[in-house]
Amino acid sequence: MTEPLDPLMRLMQTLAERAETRPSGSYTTKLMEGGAAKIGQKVREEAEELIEAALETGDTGRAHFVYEAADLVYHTLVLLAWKGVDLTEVAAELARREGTSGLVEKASRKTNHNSSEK
Ligand SMILES: N=c1c2ncn([C@@H]3O[C@H](COP(=O)(O)OP(=O)(O)OP(=O)(O)O)[C@@H](O)[C@H]3O)c2ncn1[C@@H]1O[C@H](COP(=O)(O)O)[C@@H](O)[C@H]1O
Repeated sequence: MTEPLDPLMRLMQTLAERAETRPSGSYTTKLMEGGAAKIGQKVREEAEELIEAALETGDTGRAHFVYEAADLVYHTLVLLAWKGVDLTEVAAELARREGTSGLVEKASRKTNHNSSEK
């Protein structure tokens, strides 16, 4: 049975292989050769394009938004692969946070910060 997240896991596998073997004729290799600065710059650009697309309306706007989201996800995964971090590690971090409101977590950060200052 195929799962909706399978393409994401397959892409992560491909990107981890690219990081390992750096084949020529690969856009991912080109990005990785520029290191965190180059990949990070693309992540920033793609995030901006996604935000712009979010302001568009209608079916075309929605399709463009999905297209830009895929670009951002791809470039973010390239950065993970370059760092040698697997998507499962990110999923584990999200699982750890599951059920804790961001507001509660933020408040606990302040408490921890204050107690570490004493
Ligand atoms: N999912 C993607 C993917 N999404 C976006 N892109 C590329 O990301 C680039 C981003 O778009 P831009 O408009 O910013 O492109 P650009 O201006 O040419 O980019 P720069 O020259 O500025 O870096 C385009 O070249 C897209 O083709 C991707 N390139 C690759 N993949 C996947 O990664 C796999 C491995 O790709 P290669 O490593 O290139 O073989 C592919 O089989 C795909 O599954």
